[in-house]
Amino acid sequence: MGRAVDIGRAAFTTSLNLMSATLFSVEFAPFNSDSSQEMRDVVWGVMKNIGSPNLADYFPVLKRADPQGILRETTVYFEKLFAIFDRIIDEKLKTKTSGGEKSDLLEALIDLHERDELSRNDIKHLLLDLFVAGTDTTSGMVEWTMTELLRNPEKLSRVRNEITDIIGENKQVQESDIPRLPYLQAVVKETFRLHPVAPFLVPHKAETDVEINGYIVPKNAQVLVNVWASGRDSGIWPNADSFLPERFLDHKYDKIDFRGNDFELIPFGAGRRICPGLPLAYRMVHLMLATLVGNFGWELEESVKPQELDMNEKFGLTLQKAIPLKVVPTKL
Ligand code: HEM
Repeated sequence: MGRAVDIGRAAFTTSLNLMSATLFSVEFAPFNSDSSQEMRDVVWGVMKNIGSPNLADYFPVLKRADPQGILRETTVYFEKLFAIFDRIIDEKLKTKTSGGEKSDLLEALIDLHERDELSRNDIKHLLLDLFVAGTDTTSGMVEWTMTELLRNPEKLSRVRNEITDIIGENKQVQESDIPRLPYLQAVVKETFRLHPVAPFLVPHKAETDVEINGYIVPKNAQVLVNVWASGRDSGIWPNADSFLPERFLDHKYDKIDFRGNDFELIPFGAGRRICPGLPLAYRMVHLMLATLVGNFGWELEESVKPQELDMNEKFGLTLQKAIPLKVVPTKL
């Protein structure tokens, strides 16, 4: 038997590289490199700290004392990321040509900086937001989907057969192919339903008193939307705890999408603050899954049975697998 691959780790490196290629036109990290793992530790550390209840939020007098050390620890993580971004910005300044078409987001941001419309600090904070929001979320989603598929081998085969039938053998799935793969899309929706990577979305605050369904949400209250619970609500979803992508091919559910219009499935939020990375995440998640399933067979390590795969969750701001999924790739 071959060597097992840590799917979450490989997906994280891919997300990191897709994001850095989009933002800076460079690939950030080779696979199996320490730099990718270091970046993952930093992103996970930030997520854990932002997601932890902070006593200082409830008792502002404690803010300076920072009793749980959350602010101190987060500052260390931020500084690590800012040092990396400083290196990348300096490199870009050396190679960038003035005027003309911009080849990536960073060049456009540097242009604004040179016109005094954005400080270097603004650029670094914007990049930090995008990296923290976009890497761990997409790779976590890929890991949960692969876990569900490995627990349900007949559904894994159905995804693979769809790719071979519609795209052809030995061909790579392209972005433009995604709408032609309805079963893969149903698998992704079903995973978002059961494992929303941001289970409480992101904390919001009520600007005024609002009444919703007879309940008053008072001004300034912190509002968390429990999409994890609505995804498992048996009043909305029959067999709510089972992984049944087929439900999204049924005429009763096939119009339900996660773009913020169908409130029973809003893993990216909805309305004005809906995730701005949704279109990119949509492409990244489907392409990574199609590549993993379309190009390799996957076997569980000896002695692990599909139904015994660990499904425990670990909660920061995002919901990750507590025990990483490790599987052995085989030739198809
Ligand atoms: C599977 C992948 C992803 C999921 C599930 C996800 C989910 C979310 C959610 C739930 C929010 C909060 C919405 C709210 O306030 O109610 C959010 C915000 C955000 N996301 Fe994503 N996201 C993903 C990928 C990405 C990617 C790839 C990017 C960057 C390119 C990104 C950038 C952002 C940013 C910048 C915000 C903050 C927006 C704001 O505060 O207005 N996300 N995301």
